[in-house]
Amino acid sequence: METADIGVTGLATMGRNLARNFAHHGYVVAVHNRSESKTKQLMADHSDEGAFLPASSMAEFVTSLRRPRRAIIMVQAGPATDAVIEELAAHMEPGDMIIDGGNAQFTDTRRREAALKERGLHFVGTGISGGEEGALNGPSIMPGGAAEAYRDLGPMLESIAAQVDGVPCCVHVGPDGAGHFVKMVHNGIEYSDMQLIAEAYDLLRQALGRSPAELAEIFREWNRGDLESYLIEITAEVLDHVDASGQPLVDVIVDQAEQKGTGRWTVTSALDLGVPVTGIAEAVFARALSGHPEQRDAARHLQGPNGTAPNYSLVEDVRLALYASKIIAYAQGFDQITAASEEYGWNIDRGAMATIWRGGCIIRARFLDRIRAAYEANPGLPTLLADPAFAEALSEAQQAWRRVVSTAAQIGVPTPGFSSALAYYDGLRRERLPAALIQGLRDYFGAHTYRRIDRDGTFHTDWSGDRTERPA
Ligand SMILES: NC(=O)C1=CN([C@@H]2O[C@H](COP(=O)(O)OP(=O)(O)OC[C@H]3O[C@@H](n4cnc5c(N)ncnc54)[C@H](OP(=O)(O)O)[C@@H]3O)[C@@H](O)[C@H]2O)C=CC1
Ligand SMILES: O=C(CO)[C@H](O)[C@H](O)COP(=O)(O)O
Repeated sequence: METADIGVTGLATMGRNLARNFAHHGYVVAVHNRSESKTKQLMADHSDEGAFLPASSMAEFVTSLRRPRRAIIMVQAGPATDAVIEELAAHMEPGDMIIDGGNAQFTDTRRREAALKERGLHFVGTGISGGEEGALNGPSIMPGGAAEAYRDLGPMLESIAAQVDGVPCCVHVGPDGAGHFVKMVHNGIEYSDMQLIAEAYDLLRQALGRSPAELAEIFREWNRGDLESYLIEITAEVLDHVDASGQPLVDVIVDQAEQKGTGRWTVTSALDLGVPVTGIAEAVFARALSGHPEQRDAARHLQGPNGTAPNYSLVEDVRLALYASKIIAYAQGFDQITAASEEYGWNIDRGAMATIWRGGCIIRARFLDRIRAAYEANPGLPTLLADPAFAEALSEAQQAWRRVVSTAAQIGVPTPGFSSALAYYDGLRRERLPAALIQGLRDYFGAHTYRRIDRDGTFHTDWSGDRTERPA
């Protein structure tokens, strides 16, 4: 019996809802999970929503797929994904396709695709974002893999993806690991976005003594302007929520941010590529700092201000600082995509990435339309900061941004996201950087050489001898 159009194995939060989404769009969907209880639960709760073919074993699952077979894996990244790929591949035939929709490391995806290609199987590493609600009603989908595989699979994915202005939030990102790479950077930006929001909340709460409910109203107001986005919208929801104890939920949640790894992977890859993703790095490290209660206990008594800053314009200043820092975070993320695209030969269309992030995903925002327009106007844009609209926005925000960073420092509220974004902005726009001195020091202690502004070539100064310069 080969009747299912597509199959989903791994029926936890994402897989279950993705399978339902396919079924809602008229596809016959084979469903399977390692522990059969999840398959049974899906059938008990949702079998009336469309055509599902439940399978109790991997062999039965694969057999129920029509050829060429298309099976989506939605399980934990790492060894779990390898185990499921191996089990699936054992039952598949040349020409069949395995789609990994989890948050895999792009290097794993490259390895897996190469290995499966040798067995005649297509492997499509696909980023999927949107959480539970997105998976069900329309996620943002970032498929990598061969263009040939996308020709077959693309129409199905595009039909279940979020749609913005009639355009599906799904496009072929590029070959091999490109899809998972872009999803990784998406998550890195997600970390950065959330860190900036958290800093805005923390600063306004400390400086102005506003309650979570009052701050929720501020975020709601911000969501009507340039900052309009899913994360700002849900920030208002979370801040407004009073739990059963009668306290704002945000006050009873343990203040230690956890992480599954995609933010860390983004930073590690950025280090390898030499791209300064300072906003994402600060966000990852801020989570790490929060997760060391023993150090925080030991440091709690250290001297420093814990003051307020009654200031009528601070709310607007923070809004502008948040927007400016957000531009920096996205600019850095897109720089990383550019660098990887060049390094791995992926030929990623950055405007298309901004387009598919406009809906369905966690970082969806009004702002992404501006990024799409920036790359449309200038496909070779060296940095988003150079786009005239963003340059103007940064210029308008910068005085407020500087006041926010200095106010935060004066009253003792950590704002690594705002501060590092401002430092990046100032670093890029600086006529001369002190990197010249660093080069001089490197040459002094290690004869590492330097280049000159007035002559071609590399040079070394004989620091321990007569201090003359010679070509290196
Ligand atoms: N949750 C989210 O918001 C998002 C998640 N993702 C990614 O999507 C994927 C699925 O996420 P989510 O739905 O949250 O589920 P989880 O990441 O919690 O994974 C649970 C699923 O993995 C299966 N599994 C774990 N180990 C194995 C194994 N060794 N062999 C077979 N199956 C195994 C489980 O099966 P069993 O029931 O038998 O234990 C279960 O179906 C992950 O890669 C995640 O990073 C992507 C976007 C958003
Ligand atoms: O992929 C996602 C959204 O796009 C997940 O929500 C993300 O993995 C959450 O990451 P973390 O647990 O590290 O905060």
